[in-house]
Amino acid sequence: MAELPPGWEHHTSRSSGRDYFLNIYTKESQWEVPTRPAKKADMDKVQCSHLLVKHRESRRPASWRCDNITISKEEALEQLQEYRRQIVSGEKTFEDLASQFSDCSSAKRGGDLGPFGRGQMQKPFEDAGFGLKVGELSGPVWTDSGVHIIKRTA
Ligand SMILES: Cn1nc(-c2ccccc2)cc1C(=O)N[C@H](Cc1nc2ccccc2[nH]1)C(=O)O
Repeated sequence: MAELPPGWEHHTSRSSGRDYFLNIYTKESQWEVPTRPAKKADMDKVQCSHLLVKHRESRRPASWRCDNITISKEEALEQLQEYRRQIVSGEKTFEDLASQFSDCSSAKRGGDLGPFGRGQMQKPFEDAGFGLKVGELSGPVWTDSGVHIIKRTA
């Protein structure tokens, strides 16, 4: 592989065996061979991963995990706090628990939502995400979708 422009890593997909390219700043990946230096995360955006537990009053009480979610808000919070405890103790990784238990379709990406600016996500989520330092994990954050823990990744 010819020399890549700065900021890119060359990887091979475990599932398809195809080459892909990872932007080391934003952790975004692409199939196309990069021809320009990787863009850095711009300051007016953050990148977060989250683990969402929905409940029976959620805006859409269904997900890839369960087509009819009936647990109460209190039960959702208890489940989320147990996940947070396992992450903080180091027993489990954020990505593993989000992949397995998050009620958001981003679960398939370990909870990664990609970069977003203000005005894109529900306000409590946006404020929590922008209030975190890179690498920091939020406490429980309530939105109309349910209750989340959020990890800022860039
Ligand atoms: C905002 N968003 N991004 C994705 C996503 C991102 C990357 C890859 C796949 C899905 C899914 C969603 C989304 O709204 N999912 C909803 C749940 C949800 N509600 C949210 C509110 C705020 C932030 C993330 C949230 N995710 C759903 O699946 O019912």
